Amino acid sequence: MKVGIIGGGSVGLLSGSYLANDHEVTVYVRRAEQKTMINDYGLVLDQCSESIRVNALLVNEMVSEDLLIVCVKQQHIDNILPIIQQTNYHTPVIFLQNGMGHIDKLHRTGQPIMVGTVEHGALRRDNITVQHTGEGIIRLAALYTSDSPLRELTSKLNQPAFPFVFSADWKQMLHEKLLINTVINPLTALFDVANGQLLENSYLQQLASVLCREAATALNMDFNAAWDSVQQVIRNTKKNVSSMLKDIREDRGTEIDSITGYLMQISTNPIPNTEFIYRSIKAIETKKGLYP
Ligand SMILES: NC(=O)C1=CN([C@@H]2O[C@H](COP(=O)(O)OP(=O)(O)OC[C@H]3O[C@@H](n4cnc5c(N)ncnc54)[C@H](OP(=O)(O)O)[C@@H]3O)[C@@H](O)[C@H]2O)C=CC1
Ligand SMILES: CC(C)(CO)C(=O)C(=O)O
Repeated sequence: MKVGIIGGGSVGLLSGSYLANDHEVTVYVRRAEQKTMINDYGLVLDQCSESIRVNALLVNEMVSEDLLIVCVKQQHIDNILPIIQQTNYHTPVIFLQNGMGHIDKLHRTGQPIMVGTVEHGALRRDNITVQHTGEGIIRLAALYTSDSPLRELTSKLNQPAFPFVFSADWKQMLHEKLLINTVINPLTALFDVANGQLLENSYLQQLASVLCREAATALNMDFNAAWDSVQQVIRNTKKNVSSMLKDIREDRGTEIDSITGYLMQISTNPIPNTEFIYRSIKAIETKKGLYP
């Protein structure tokens, strides 16, 4: 398949590196410098000695693709949607963002849409190099559309070294990931720690457990099962710098509104610790001058 990946960041470069094994990959970027480097040198996946040949184009140079995979952050989705709307009406589009902020916007696109959750850890080192910091899977589910062609698409993407799995229920899939992100992302960002510290430091573990309980209540999930899965992800990604901590370290806005903010919107019970954490991240963003 001709696969277009929009966004040459951590998840975009990681996905491009693996999908290039079986598909003709083009990475759509917004900086001419990154386009030139990818076309000249290919992608470098930390554990491989040879570079991986893929094409790169600027996002406004989009050509016809069999599939588009959107790997920008929540805060950049609004810039990408008009570009997608101009592409072939039949081209399926996969959105891989954490959080739920994008969901209500996606009905505006006419194409068949899938949403996905990334359970890998990925860290872009430079314009062409990405480190696979935690091995996981990508789950995909169809949104507002019939399942079967997209189920087949998922199996075309699947490969042993980089698995894709189809989920029947997009909301449950996103909510399960949301719960994990409401616990891990803001705490690691506030305390400037790698994911593993949330179990190694007993005070952080208590905070994580309290946030997990509030999120499980808000999302109608069983606390024990939720806490087990949060701990499992922390162990699997213990050396990972969460995407929210990366944003804070690099003085960029975070995805807090689409993650914790969304949970506060839908919760019918008070979730005071979650609200405290939300305001704490907003306070850091404000201190850094990220709002006008
Ligand atoms: N990294 C991880 O381990 C994980 C990430 N995720 C989720 O995946 C999503 C992507 O995260 P991640 O890859 O880490 O983010 P990054 O910040 O590493 O990458 C985002 C990329 O989007 C590019 N971009 C932004 N706007 C545009 C635009 N208009 N046109 C083209 N490209 C654009 C940025 O370009 P530029 O380089 O020029 O800034 C950047 O390369 C997020 O929702 C995140 O929460 C989920 C699980 C794990
Ligand atoms: C699973 C986790 C927490 C891995 O770091 C993630 O999704 C992120 O960093 O955004």
